[in-house]
Amino acid sequence: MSQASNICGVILAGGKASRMGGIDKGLQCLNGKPLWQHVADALRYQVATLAISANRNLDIYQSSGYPVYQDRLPGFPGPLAGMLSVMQQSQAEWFLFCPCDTPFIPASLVERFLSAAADAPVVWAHDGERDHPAVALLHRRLIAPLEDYLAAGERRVMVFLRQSGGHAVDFSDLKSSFININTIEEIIKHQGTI
Ligand SMILES: Nc1nc2c(ncn2[C@@H]2O[C@H](COP(=O)(O)OP(=O)(O)OP(=O)(O)O)[C@@H](O)[C@H]2O)c(=O)[nH]1
Repeated sequence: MSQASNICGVILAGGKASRMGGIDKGLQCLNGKPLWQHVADALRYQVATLAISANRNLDIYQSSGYPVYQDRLPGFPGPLAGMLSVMQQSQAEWFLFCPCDTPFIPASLVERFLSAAADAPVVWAHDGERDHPAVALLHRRLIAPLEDYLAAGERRVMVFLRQSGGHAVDFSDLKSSFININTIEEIIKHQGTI
């Protein structure tokens, strides 16, 4: 496995956010800072470059100065299609994906992924109870298999990661770092926690 200098960190902010009433989840503020920015601040020292995957409010995301990649498939084609669009348009060797709704992501994410990955083309986080397939490190050699998978009409992230020969990395000691914020109630609940 290569070092962090070959890794592009990607914040996935291109979803429908139906559980948040369809507003742009990444732009909702927790403690005065947009959710996507919490993730950017957690990742920026762990990777060589950062990018944002978004389908709406592109001008707002672009004003951050980070490259913004829109999904190539129409509508909201799902996280895997967002991942593929970035991988097709960037020259990075590795891609560290992270949802915009995980503001507590740990500072040790990349270091632990790298030390656990060995020769696997993909690793993802497991919090001791459940997998987090959108918190994953993928090598660019998965571009072609991912194109085939999506072209076959498949969308499930976990199925693709498993069939690609990857494995989960245990973060059970940092379980609360992988909390998702999916509703307005969850934003209110977590105000003041960071
Ligand atoms: N680029 C891209 N990202 C997506 C897409 N769908 C979901 N995501 C991202 O993937 C992560 C997990 O998404 P979910 O929370 O399951 O879906 P969501 O659409 O954001 O929210 P719900 O509609 O409430 O399920 C989030 O960071 C989303 O922004 C998509 O079609 N394209």
